[in-house]
Amino acid sequence: MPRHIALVPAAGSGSRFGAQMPKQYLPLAGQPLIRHALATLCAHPRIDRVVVALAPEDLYWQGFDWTALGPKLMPVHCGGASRAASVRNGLWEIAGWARPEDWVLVHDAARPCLSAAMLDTLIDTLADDPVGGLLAQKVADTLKRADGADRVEATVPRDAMWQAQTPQMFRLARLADALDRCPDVTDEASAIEAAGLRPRLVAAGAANLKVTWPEDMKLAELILQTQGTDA
Ligand SMILES: Nc1ccn([C@@H]2O[C@H](COP(=O)(O)OP(=O)(O)OP(=O)(O)O)[C@@H](O)[C@H]2O)c(=O)n1
Ligand SMILES: C[C@](O)(CO)[C@H](O)COP(=O)(O)O
Repeated sequence: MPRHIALVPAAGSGSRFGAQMPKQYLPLAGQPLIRHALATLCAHPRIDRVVVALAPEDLYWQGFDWTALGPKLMPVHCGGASRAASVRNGLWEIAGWARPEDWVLVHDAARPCLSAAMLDTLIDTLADDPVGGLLAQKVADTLKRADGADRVEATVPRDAMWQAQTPQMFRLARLADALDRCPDVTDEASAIEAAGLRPRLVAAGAANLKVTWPEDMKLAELILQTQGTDA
């Protein structure tokens, strides 16, 4: 049976957020933002290991006590200059002890509202899939393409449009190979697509948002509160 290994790229600086420290360490609902997703991943019975790709110079991680998350957690100071480089470096670490056919679930540290139900849906849907895939959400709004002056150049048909989320789940060897051939991507699925394959889109809701801007924090906190109430 293939294992399920989570890889969490967490070496970003949060330049768009603009805080004093990388956004993954900012307090969110009483914990560092990154801890929410790590806790969900570590607690999930079908996730075997949780590898966190930290920036080589990261001094924040050691300032928190992570022991309550248990023995699955594996921080590695292997982050790179881009998200894709951090993921590729994390895959090198994993390749040292995992099997080529193991599944890797790459999940942004900046998506704190990941739930166990989302993980179950992704893993169940892709269990027999020959390619792998990702959580994603169908676009709900009318889409506009802008010109260089923020004026509408065209309205773009949205019927087949989805917004990519994470986790993105692919076999270890295939993902590593795809990223080697196509390193300049903003998500793993793009590298798999460049290899001529079609990742499966697995519908997820808006709750799995990425914290990018300061205003995303309040929404994330409300979602976490609701998830806690519903549980
Ligand atoms: N060199 C990088 C850049 C990003 N990431 C991670 O990739 C995820 C998604 O990236 P993003 O939201 O863009 O985070 P930042 O790069 O930190 O933000 P920004 O682009 O605003 O600087 C985050 O968990 C981030 O820590 C990473 O591991 N290594
Ligand atoms: C992987 C991702 O979260 C999917 O939406 C996104 O592409 C990351 O992009 P970013 O520019 O690094 O935030």
